[in-house]
Amino acid sequence: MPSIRAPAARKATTLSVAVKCRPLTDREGGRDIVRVNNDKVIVELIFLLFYMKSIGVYERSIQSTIAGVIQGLNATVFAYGSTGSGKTYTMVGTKDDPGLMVLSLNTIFNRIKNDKSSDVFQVTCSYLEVYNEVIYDLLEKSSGHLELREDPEQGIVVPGLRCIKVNSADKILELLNLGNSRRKTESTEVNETSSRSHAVLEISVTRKQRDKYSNQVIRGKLALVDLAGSERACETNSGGQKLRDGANINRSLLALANCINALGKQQKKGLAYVPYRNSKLTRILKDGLSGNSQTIMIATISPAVSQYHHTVNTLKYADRAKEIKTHIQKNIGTINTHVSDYQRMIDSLQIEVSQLRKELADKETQLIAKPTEKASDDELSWLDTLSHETSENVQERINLQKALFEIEEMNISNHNELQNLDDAIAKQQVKYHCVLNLIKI
Ligand SMILES: Nc1ncnc2c1ncn2[C@@H]1O[C@H](COP(=O)(O)OP(=O)(O)OP(=O)(O)O)[C@@H](O)[C@H]1O
Repeated sequence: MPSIRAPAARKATTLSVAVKCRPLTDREGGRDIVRVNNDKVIVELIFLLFYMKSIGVYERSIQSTIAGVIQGLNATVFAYGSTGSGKTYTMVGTKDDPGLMVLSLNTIFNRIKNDKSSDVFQVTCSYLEVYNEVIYDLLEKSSGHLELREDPEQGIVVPGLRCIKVNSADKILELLNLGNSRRKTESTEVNETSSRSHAVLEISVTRKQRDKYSNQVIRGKLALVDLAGSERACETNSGGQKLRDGANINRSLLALANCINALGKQQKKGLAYVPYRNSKLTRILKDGLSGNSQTIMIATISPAVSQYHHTVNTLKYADRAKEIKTHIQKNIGTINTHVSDYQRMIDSLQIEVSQLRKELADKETQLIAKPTEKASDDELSWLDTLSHETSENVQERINLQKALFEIEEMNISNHNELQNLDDAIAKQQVKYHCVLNLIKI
């Protein structure tokens, strides 16, 4: 398994938010309360925000970010909105109107296909759902409960989650459809096929240089998240298990909303505690909300009068979310080279060395075998002169060294002699003073 560590250089970026308004459904009828005016959303003229037409959401907000995934960047795209506002439609879509998951996968595989480098790509995919605070593997027929673990290098990981190697967008779409058929959905008063779980499709793209001695690996991750819808019990007209599901969905969405609030405050007022640990959903989205990820939130809204409060609420969160900052950095690392790889490298280097030795020996034999040739003669006489000059040089250095030693010895003996003379003068001076004193007396 390659160990991928992101390098130090990080770039701060803000969470991008796009608003997608679905058309009125037959069931809703009535008045359409959302207007779009110069890229601003106007809900009955009281709330302003920016807007993306559904057809342009992908091209304008997502495509360029997805392209970064094959360059080693992480990206997260999640749809946020009330039940029936069009999250699943936006993320999964239909055959005629493909959703963001499908469009993103096509972009990734097209980019890989058109890549001009000789790098080797590997794409893997996993698909999980969080239902009632329990994680299930949607690519496993009968998945057990899975746990979340925080890895210092890889961030949040789900041990035991299937990660399938894929080599075409079609293969992932097949897996996506399989996973969606296993997803928990229910018919509620608001939505006939309401998702009861949060689903996370994760695509991982690893690219490795083809060079045999290089072990550099780049890995980008794309997380596509389809959240379950927030709802009011009175609206969904549900009871029993449905009511419990709804309560759990609301709890995790509330945890998400609290994280968005805290992160928004953090940007404006400095440090604030972000309660990621309050739900599995927020733990999974932690990197997307504040870590190493370019994140895009698609706020889905309904234009129906009956959904007025939900629409305003979603737009308020979208407005706060656009303040959130993340820090992106390329995931470049090295493969932990296996001992056998080193052995192979050593073997090939040894072959290279013995070939070079052989070539050198051949050259030497040629030189000895053709002493009369002028070029060789010149070369040999030049070598002779060089070696003569070198030995003369060495001899001169030895002589100089000897002379230096002799001078140093002479210096020491001179110094000693000087010391003795000083002592003698001092003694004579004492004697002289004594004699002088005696004469005076
Ligand atoms: N852009 C659109 N064009 C046409 N129909 C749409 C569009 N968006 C959503 N719908 C329709 O609206 C209904 C609700 O959409 P969807 O199931 O995607 O909502 P949701 O937000 O995922 O709901 P929940 O949270 O309950 O799962 C569906 O019948 C869907 O086909």
